[in-house]
Amino acid sequence: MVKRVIAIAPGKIILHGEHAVVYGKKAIACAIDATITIELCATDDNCVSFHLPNVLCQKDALKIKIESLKELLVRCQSIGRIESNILDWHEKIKEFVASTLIFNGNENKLLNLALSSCLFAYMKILVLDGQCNFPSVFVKIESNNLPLGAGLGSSAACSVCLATTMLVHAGIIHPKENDQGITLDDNVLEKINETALMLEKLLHGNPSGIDNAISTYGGAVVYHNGKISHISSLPSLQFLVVNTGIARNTKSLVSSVKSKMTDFPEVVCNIMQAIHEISVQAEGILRDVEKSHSQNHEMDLKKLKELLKMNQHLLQSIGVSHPKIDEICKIAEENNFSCKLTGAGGGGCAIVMFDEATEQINSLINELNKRGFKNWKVKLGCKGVQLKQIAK
Ligand SMILES: Nc1ncnc2c1ncn2[C@@H]1O[C@H](COP(=O)(O)OP(=O)(O)O)[C@@H](O)[C@H]1O
Ligand SMILES: C[C@@](O)(CCOP(=O)(O)O)CC(=O)O
Repeated sequence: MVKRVIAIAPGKIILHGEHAVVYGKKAIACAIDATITIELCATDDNCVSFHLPNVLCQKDALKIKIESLKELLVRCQSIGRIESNILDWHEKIKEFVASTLIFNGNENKLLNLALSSCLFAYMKILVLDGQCNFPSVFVKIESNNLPLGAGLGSSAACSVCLATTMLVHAGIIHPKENDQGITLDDNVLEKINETALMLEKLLHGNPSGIDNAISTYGGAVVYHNGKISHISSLPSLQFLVVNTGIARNTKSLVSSVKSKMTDFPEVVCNIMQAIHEISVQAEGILRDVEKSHSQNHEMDLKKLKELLKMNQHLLQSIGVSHPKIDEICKIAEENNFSCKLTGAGGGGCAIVMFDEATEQINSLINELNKRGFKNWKVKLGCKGVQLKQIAK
């Protein structure tokens, strides 16, 4: 069994198609230079330990005795097989976390969710699929400039890293090591993506799969009905990410859109279709640039800017914007830039599109700083999941 494994996976921005993608429409996403790292080490203390510095402000790892996990497995198995009872197993694990692990009697929802998905991954991948007989492990999850719960795909990056480290530790996938480092072939990536999607279902209910796909494969992708196609070169576009600082939860935003769909199906279906058409138009422009067919860079930019603005209005009409997002969009527009929310919305982050050549972006940055909005330029099209180290 592998003694130590480290995986790193990126977050993302969704250019177009969030929410609509849940209803089978097209979306475009790019991996960004903000990541999650997970380190998994074999230990010999008869415990499973989780060190989650971004959700739990304490120096030491949280230790769970293997004995209590064995009892938990028996309770879960009384429900039925894990494959057909995933959500019920997850509920049992959440109950276990709430009753045995939460400190000072303060129930902490974020910590509970993070720990219960880690424990679910442990049970499913290591104990059941990998038949590893309750190995003692230490798992550390750390964000590298990827804010949690801000629409930049931190949960998918966590799920992808959890899947990768545990699948390697269990000996279910076998990455190849050569002079170039550690490589993950197509079959291995497919297994990681599929396992990460299962973990995302625990956190999000009914995820479209776009977040785990972009975190697994990286680059820039068009996602449609579970299929991805890569965009190999992006025009000289840049994005500024602006954080509202407003915490939100993807699962509840997706379900608020679902209620609107149930109440007004004709209206909301048409809005989703309009978002789809925006993704189609934007893809067309990006594909032309990719094939060097485009002659008019300025016109492309103008159209991409217009599409971004239109999409923001559509997302606002289904109730997933936020007064802070609207404020950021207004500041951007006053400075002649286009802006939209990215990810589930309801707070979280907005993206502002700009051309490499635009100098005016600095005055926008100053204005955003003055108003207290944290913002930074992101690199697009970064690598998907990578293994940094395997020690046998
Ligand atoms: N650094 C981290 N450490 C532990 N868990 C994390 C971390 N980042 C994200 N998560 C997990 O991802 C969840 C956030 O998911 P979500 O609300 O969808 O936000 P996002 O848009 O960033 O994906 C958290 O509840 C937690 O379970
Ligand atoms: C709203 C949605 O389209 C994207 C959610 O992104 P995030 O969790 O906010 O990073 C949901 C999904 O695609 O499953």
